[in-house]
Amino acid sequence: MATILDGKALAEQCKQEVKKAAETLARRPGLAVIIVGNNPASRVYVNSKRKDCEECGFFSEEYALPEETTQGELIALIEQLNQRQEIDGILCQLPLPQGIDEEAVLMAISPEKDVDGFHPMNMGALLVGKEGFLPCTPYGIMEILKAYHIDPKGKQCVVIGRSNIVGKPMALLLLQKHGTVTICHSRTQNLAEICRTADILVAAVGKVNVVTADMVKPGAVVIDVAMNRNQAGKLCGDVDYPAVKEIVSAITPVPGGVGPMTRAMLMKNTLLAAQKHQA
Ligand SMILES: Nc1nc2c(c(=O)[nH]1)N[C@@H](CN(C=O)c1ccc(C(=O)N[C@@H](CCC(=O)O)C(=O)O)cc1)CN2
Repeated sequence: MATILDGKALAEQCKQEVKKAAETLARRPGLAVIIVGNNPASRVYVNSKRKDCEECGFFSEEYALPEETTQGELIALIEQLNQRQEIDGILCQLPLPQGIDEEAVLMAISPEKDVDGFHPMNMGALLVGKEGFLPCTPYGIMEILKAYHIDPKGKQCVVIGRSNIVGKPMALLLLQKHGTVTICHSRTQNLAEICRTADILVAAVGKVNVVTADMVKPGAVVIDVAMNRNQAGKLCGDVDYPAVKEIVSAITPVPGGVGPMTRAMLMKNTLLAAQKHQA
């Protein structure tokens, strides 16, 4: 029977550890969260970030900006937050409304406060194996693997998805742990065949049932990053979970797998930022 990789329980444990460490600091870690527009999912995620900050004993500030906010106004706010001593981390909830250049906005966040790990400085640090903030989703996945003693070393790892915030950093982190990594994407021609080679398969596409049981090697570890709604409106990932869980050794559920760990790693990164700023 497959082990269900319980990201929810692990996230609670991580947050408790973060809270304890935060209590030893002279000043509470501070996180500023910016949301632009009216995306309902983003609103839910931002609310949950505020709750996580409360749980961890952090100070948090929320900036809810209207849909019409210009890129200049948003960057001006970030520049102010970059200067503030009591703000250790700055996060701009994605996606941003059309017309705002996401890259320019992420570049405006000081790399020392980039607790999302999306700034090119932090991405570059990951590429060359230097210290920096890791993007929260791939970071959370690596923590899940570690907690369940799943070692990527020497394993065939397949990542489906090549986004800057999940697929690419995920591949680099698995490589750092000595996995043999293949990245697949929308133009990959023999996806099923490549997936079947995977000892560790990470699906980060954003499409229901992209990974079916015939694409998975028996005994593989399957990590489902996506958050989709099926036809019945139920939250689900990329993986045909009921069928796939019957043949794998371990699998993350959706909900309750990678999502909660993404949140917990944001708290961990904010703690890390505060520790550095107060050193
Ligand atoms: N600036 C950022 N924007 C976005 C990120 C990010 O890491 N930084 N990631 C996603 C959204 N996201 C965090 O922001 C996020 C999404 C979902 C979850 C989560 O815990 N999901 C639950 C289910 C929630 C539900 O019921 O709707 C789960 O999987 O159990 C956490 C974080 C895009 N934007």
